[in-house]
Amino acid sequence: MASSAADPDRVKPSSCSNPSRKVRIVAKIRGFTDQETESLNGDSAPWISVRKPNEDGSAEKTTVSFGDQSTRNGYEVDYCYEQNEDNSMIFSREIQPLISRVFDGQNVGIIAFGATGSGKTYTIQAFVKSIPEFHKLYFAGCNLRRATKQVPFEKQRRSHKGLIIHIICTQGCSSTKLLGKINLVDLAGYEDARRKSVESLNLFDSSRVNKSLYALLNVVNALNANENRVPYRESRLTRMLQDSFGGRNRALMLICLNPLSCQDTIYATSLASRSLQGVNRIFTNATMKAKTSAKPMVTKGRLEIASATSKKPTSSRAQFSEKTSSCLVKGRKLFDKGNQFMTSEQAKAPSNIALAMQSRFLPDVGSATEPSLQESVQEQEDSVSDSFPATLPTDEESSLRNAPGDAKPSEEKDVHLCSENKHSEVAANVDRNMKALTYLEEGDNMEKENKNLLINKDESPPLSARLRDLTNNLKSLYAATPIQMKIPNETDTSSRGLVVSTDTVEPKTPVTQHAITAKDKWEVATDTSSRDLAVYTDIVEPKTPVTQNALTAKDKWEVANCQSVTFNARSSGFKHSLVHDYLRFLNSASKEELKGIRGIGEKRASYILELREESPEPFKNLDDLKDIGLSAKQVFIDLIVAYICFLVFQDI
Ligand SMILES: Nc1ncnc2c1ncn2[C@@H]1O[C@H](COP(=O)(O)OP(=O)(O)OP(=O)(O)O)[C@@H](O)[C@H]1O
Repeated sequence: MASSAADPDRVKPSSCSNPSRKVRIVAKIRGFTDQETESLNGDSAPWISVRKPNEDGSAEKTTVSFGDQSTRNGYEVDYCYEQNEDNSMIFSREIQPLISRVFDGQNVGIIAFGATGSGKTYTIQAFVKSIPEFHKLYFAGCNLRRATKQVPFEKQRRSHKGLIIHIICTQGCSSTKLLGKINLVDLAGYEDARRKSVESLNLFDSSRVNKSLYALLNVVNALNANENRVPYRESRLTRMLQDSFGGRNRALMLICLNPLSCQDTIYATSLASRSLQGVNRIFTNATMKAKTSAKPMVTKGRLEIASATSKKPTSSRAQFSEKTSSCLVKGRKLFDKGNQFMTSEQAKAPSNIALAMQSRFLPDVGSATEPSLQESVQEQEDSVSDSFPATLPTDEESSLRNAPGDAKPSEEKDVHLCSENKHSEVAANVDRNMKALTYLEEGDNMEKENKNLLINKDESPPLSARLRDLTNNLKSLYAATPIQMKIPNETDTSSRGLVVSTDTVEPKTPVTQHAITAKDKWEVATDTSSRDLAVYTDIVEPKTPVTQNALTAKDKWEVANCQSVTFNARSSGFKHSLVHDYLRFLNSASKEELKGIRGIGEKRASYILELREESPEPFKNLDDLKDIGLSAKQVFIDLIVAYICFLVFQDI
């Protein structure tokens, strides 16, 4: 059913494609099955037309077109193997050169992509010499796949299958070993989600699979376009295949074509062909958020499906919330045991993101102790920071994780975690943090990280200095933490003086006290005018818990002010609100206010104002922060820390 415009043997694949291309895209038209041959009964009007470069120069590229499209330009591919070109030809031309790379210590990926029933499995299996061994591995893998719970009928769940072969190669007599890897991937069949949703009511399955396929095609697209940023993080599939792409590694994408009329084959070829040209990205919800300038590759309908599936509570949010909550819990643990007066209402008190941000971003934030706490939480946060994307987490991941039994809706989980873990493991946790930080302080990579941080010359001190401060502050904090203090009885007459101190001390008592004791006592000794201070110091020192009273007025105001804001912010995606507020702040704050943000000094603040003169809203997403030399990841962490600090202070 396929016709060719040129003799395939006359065209070598390498001569008609860019050899430096990281991912080669080759089409393969499947042979007819016995059943198909029977039903065709000699009627072999070609549905697929292939045009290949030829000597007379009438065609420069290999293109594939379908049915009536044969008059149009068709879809460009690196090469197209037709029905008369069997798998052994593909093996010798495409696979063997890749295998020799593996023996040089490179990784390669061989990926079969195409519509359902287009011969992907058949083709991939042909590349494994020992079929019994392949079958053993392959079917063992198939059995491991989780049974579908969500699909209401007995249709087998579509999923990707892969075989990873590690090859260790010793070079001659030397002890050097080269480690290479072959990733053989049989992708789930591409199905147009709109059509299948009507036919099989399996929308969830379709969109889940398609999103990961789009993510893969976006990666191929970025690699072939030599883009600086390759969006590997958009799906679990691309993260797994990451080491087969980029650098010296090469991959082959085999587009399997159904020889009989098949709409999905046309879609699949169209998508793959665009990845070859490295021009247009497929836009899932997540990529749309990250970049707004490029043209979408998918139709409106498909985008709608993607957004429809992402409207339910996603588990990337759940994952995010879980992490945030655990950080939050860690942050709270620093104070929790001293939190004896905290009522259950306070424990459940909603938090105000905007206020948290203000307290973080505006210059007049509080005492010198606050940064130490923020830093401490931030450093704890670093342990999970790798999982926080510079751009926001994706929907594909969400839908994968949202598989039945995988995750609870995020809000539920968030609140649950926060409240459940409030009062546990304080001392052990602080101790662990101190050890971890001390270890970090002595770490080998410190110099390298210092260099990186020194790029941000405006404000940030070297990491080692920050960690040293942090360790010291944590030690102070640990020493001064209310766990070790005697908590006075509220009716105790000795606490009368506390009434005086409550107005001044506010939430940052634990560390401040310690600092005051050391420094201010000296001042008391040397300065005759500081009699009041002496009284103040004596009164405040042992009576930390009264800060709870001191906070009451402030907290009441905050809680009253933020009930609705917080609820909305949380329910509509807490991270989006944080980021949005932060960017709005950058777009509108005065120079002095900007200078209050960590990482922004005089120069950077002036530069931001210049950018604002050129465009009223220069910061639309976190990626735009690169323009002013700020790391999106760092800012994202800062936002979370600000939020945590707000909660911590609120709970004291
Ligand atoms: N070159 C070929 N010649 C003859 N029959 C073929 C050829 N390639 C595939 N087939 C047959 O076509 C059918 C579908 O092939 P296969 O299962 O490999 O498709 P698939 O794309 O992997 O499908 P799915 O997406 O459902 O996994 C099988 O019956 C297979 O035997």
